[in-house]
Amino acid sequence: MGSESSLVHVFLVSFPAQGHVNPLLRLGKRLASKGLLVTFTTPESIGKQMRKASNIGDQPAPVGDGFIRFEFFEDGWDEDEPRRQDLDQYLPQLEKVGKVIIPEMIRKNAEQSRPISCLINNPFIPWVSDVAQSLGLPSAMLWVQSCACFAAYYHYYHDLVPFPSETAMEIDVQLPCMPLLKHDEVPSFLYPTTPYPFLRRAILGQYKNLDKPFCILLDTFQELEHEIVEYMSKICPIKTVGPLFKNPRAPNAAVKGDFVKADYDCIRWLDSKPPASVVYVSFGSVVYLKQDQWDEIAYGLLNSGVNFLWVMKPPHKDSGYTLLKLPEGLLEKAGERAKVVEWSPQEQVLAHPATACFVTHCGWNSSMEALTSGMPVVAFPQWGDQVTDAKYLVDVFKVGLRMCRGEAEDKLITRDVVERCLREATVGHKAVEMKENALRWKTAAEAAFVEGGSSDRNIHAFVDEVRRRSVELTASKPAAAAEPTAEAADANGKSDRQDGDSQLVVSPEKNGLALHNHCRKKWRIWRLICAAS
Ligand SMILES: O=c1ccn([C@@H]2O[C@H](COP(=O)(O)OP(=O)(O)O)[C@@H](O)[C@H]2O)c(=O)[nH]1
Ligand SMILES: O=C(O[C@@H]1O[C@H](CO)[C@@H](O)[C@H](O)[C@H]1O)c1ccc(O)c(O)c1
Repeated sequence: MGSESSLVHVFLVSFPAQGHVNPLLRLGKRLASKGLLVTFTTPESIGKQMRKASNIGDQPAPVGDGFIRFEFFEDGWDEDEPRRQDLDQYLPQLEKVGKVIIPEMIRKNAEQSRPISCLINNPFIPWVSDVAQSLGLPSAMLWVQSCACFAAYYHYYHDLVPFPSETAMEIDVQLPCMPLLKHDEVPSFLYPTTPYPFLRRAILGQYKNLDKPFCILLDTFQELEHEIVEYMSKICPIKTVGPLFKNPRAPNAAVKGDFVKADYDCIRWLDSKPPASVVYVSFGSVVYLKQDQWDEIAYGLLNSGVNFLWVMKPPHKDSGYTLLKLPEGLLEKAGERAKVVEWSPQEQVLAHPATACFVTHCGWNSSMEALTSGMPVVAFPQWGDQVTDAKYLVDVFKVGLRMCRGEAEDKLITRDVVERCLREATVGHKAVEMKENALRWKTAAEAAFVEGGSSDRNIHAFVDEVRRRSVELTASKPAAAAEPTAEAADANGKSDRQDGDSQLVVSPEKNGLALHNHCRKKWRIWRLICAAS
C-alpha cells in the first residue's frame, strides 16, 4: 500500500439519496481496494446523517491497497430547508452551488498534495461531468439502475422506438435484446401520465451529457443482463462492475453510508429463528405506501403464519407523508413472530439463513442485493425502474413472484392476495424453484466479482485507464495550461480535447491543472527520495 498522498486520486460526487450513495460508496471502496485514493462527497445535510449513523471519521480509512475519505459540502440551504424534498427546486440549487464548490474542493485537494485525476458521479447530477471537462479532468458516471433501464431511457431519449404516449397509452414496448415490455413495465417515469415528471427530467438529464464521461459504469454483471449489455456496449462506453456491494478483497464493513443507524437487534432476533422461516419486508428509502395498503400487508403477514421482519421507516418531515401505523393489536397477536425496525442492516438480513424471502419494492440496489444473496423475492414495485426490475426478477431471472404491478394501477392488494403470495413464496414447488434459481444467480454473481471475474476485470481495466489518464495529466505541460490556445479561448472556456483519448486540455481553470502537475511532480521527487533512502 502506498502512502495516502502518493496514490492516484479519484473524486466521487453523489446525489444525496440512499439508493445513490450506497452504490457509489461501494464503487469507491472497490476502487480504493485496487490501490486508489478515493474522496467521496455529497451535501453536508446528508453528510451529517452519515457521520452519525455510520461512524464516518475524519481520517482516510484504509481499504485494501488504497484509502477512502469523506468531504461534505454545503448546498447553500439551511439545514431544515423543506425545498430539498422538491427535486425541481433542489436540483437547480445543487447544480448552481456544486459548479462553484466542487472546483474549489478539487483545487484545495491539489494544494494539499492530493491532486485529483478523475471525477465520478451518479445520476441526477450530470453537471459534474461539465465541471470535470472545464477543469480538464476525465470523468466517469456510475449508473445505479439495471442495464435494461439504462437502455430503455436511452431509446426513449433518442426517440428510437415508440413508447406509450398520450394518444397510445397502452402500447407494449419492444427494445432490442430485451423481452417485450408491457406498457406498465416500462420505467414509469416515462408514462405520459406520470405524477413524477420531475424524476423523468432528473434521470434524462444524464443523457444530455452522456458523451462526456469516458466510461459509464453499471452496477450489474455481464452474465445477468448478457444480451442488453452487449448491445448497449456497442453504443456507449459501458462497463459492468456489479454487484458492487460485495467487495471480496477488502470488505471494510466499517465504511458504510447509511443515513439512519441500522438496528442490529433484528439480527439477534433472526438468530433465534429456524432456517428459511422469516419473510423480510422493506420498501427502501423513498417509497411510502398508503395506510390502507399497509393494513392489508400487515394482515396478510399475520394470517399467513410466517415470521416477519418489517422495516417501517418514518417519513421525512417535509415529505408530505403521514406516519404509517400498524393495525391496533396486530403486533401483540403476532408476538414473537414479528419484528419491526426503522432501518435494517439489509445486507446481513439477506445473507441470514433464517430469511426465506424478501418482499421488496424492487429498487435496483435491493434487487441486486437479493439476487447476489440467493434470496427469492415477492415483487411489490411502485414506480420508476421498480416496475421494470419486477418484470426482470419475475419473468427473466425467475427468482420471484409478483404481488403488484405498480402504483399506476391504483389497485389495493388485499390481505388474501398477500397471504397467498407469501405462502407460495415460502413453501411448495414454486418456492423451491425460485430458491434454486436465486442460488444460481448468487453463484454467477460471485463468479463475476471474484478476482478475474467479468466485473473484476472491468474494474481493473477502469482503474488502469484512470491511471493512464492521470499520467497523461501529469505529463501535460503546465505551460500549456497557462496559455490557452486561440481555439480553446474561442471555445469560451470549454475544454480543448484534441481527440477521444487525449486529456491534454487547455481550460479556464488553468491554475487547477497547473497545480495538479506541480503537485504530482513534487510527489515523484518525494517518492524517488523515499525509494533511495
Ligand atoms: O432497512 C433498510 C432498507 C434499505 N437499505 C438499503 O438501502 C438501499 C435502498 O436502495 P434501493 O435502490 O433498493 O431503493 P431506494 O431506497 O433507492 O428506493 C439498499 O442498498 C438497501 O440495502 C438498508 O440498508 N436497510
Ligand atoms: O433514490 C431515489 O430513487 C431510487 O433510486 C434507485 C436508484 O436509481 C432506484 O433503483 C429506486 O427504485 C428509486 O426508489 C429517489 C427518488 C426520488 C427522489 O425525490 C429522491 O430524492 C431519491
